Amino acid sequence: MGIVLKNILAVLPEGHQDVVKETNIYIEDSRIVAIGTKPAGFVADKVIDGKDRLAIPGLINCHTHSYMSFMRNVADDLSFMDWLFGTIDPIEQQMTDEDTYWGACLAIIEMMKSGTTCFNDMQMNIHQTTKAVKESGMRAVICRGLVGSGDDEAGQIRLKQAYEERDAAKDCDRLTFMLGPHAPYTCDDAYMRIVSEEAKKNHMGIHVHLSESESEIQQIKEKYGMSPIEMAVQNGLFDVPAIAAHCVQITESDMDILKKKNVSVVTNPASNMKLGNGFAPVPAMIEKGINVCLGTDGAASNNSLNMFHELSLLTLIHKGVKKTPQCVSAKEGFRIATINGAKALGLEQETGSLEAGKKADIAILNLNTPSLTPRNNLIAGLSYSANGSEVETVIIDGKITMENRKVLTLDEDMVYKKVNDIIVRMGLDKKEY
Ligand SMILES: CSC[C@H]1O[C@@H](n2cnc3c(O)ncnc32)[C@H](O)[C@@H]1O
Ligand SMILES: [Zn+2]
Repeated sequence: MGIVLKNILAVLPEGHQDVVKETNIYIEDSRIVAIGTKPAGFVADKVIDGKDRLAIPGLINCHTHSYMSFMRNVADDLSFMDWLFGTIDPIEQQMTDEDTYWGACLAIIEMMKSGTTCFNDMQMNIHQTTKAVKESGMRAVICRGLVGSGDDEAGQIRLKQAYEERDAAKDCDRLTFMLGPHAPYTCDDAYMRIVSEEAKKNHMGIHVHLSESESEIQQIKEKYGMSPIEMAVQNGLFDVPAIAAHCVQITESDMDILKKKNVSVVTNPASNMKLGNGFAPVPAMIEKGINVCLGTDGAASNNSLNMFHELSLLTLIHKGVKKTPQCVSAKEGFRIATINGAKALGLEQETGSLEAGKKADIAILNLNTPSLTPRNNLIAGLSYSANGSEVETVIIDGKITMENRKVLTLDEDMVYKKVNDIIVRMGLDKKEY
């Protein structure tokens, strides 16, 4: 199947910068085969007219819990530990596999409609998110969330499930897998060591929540006499490619460890603000050369999976916090939301930028929209002005998954109905319209 995006403005990499240029993008099967000149023998089955349109690499959401979409707006304005253990945990105890499948479908619809083409998920009900990813045409990294202590049986079972899920999805190359030790306050040091060894043996990366709240710092200090980052490095978590979500409450020496061990940090500004956890020191991490990428966290703590919303926060809040308007520029922010995410997920050769040879993971935005008019600086427009509703067409792995804002791969109305039914069944419907 050949698709050409004809005479389209596109965000293209030029050295370590992105530039906007008018060009043609040629797609064959799952990949971009050429940008600019038509390759010999290329046959277009579909021509997308690029007039008044902007092609961007699909955004990469590096930390979410897609199943949690069905918990949107059910646990608001609570402190972090009350939110997690007092409200979310009891709901998770009663949710079924099917609930998590519909939650993941809803998340995928929301992400696709706002230009995300790849996400990194931490979840607990295996086979459900993978099913939603396979059906929807999305790209994802799936991490079985792991909690445990020592070599307790439950922790071992969860590890086995991680492999079972990975092995059952071998037929889908849009899916890759990592291990997801939840956090230092839910995995003790012995279990962290087991997970690290397993990751090493199985050539898998690690995705972990770290240094998110002051109460986490306190708990880990009391238990181990060190910071969560020190606890993680001491137990081998960073001896494989690692992604640390949050890193809000970190010190200079924590940052040195993250840099030395090549850990990618996912910043989640909305979730960190909403749960009252603070602001990650993103400008300092960038300065140190740490690979910073962007995530939404789950819809129960954000309460949105719209990466344009997150990108806007990322490029605004640090200017305010540091009283420095140069902090996290529009161009820096856009790369954090795209190529840095691909690097973190080990997918840099495949996605994260529009380049010949890479997978065709592309969002096409309508420029004849109030937020993207006038067209004087489109990367600033993407970081500061866009809200996601400009995304008109989405191509993932060379397939059109959304056209004229209609998701072609999932039944949107069915998903909305199923998720509303879950909330009623669980008695979470507060009827506060
Ligand atoms: C074990 S699967 C994932 C686990 O993580 C919980 N969770 C969701 N968001 C956060 C967050 O910001 N910090 C810590 N834990 C979080 C989720 O409820 C699941 O239990
Ligand atoms: Zn999280």
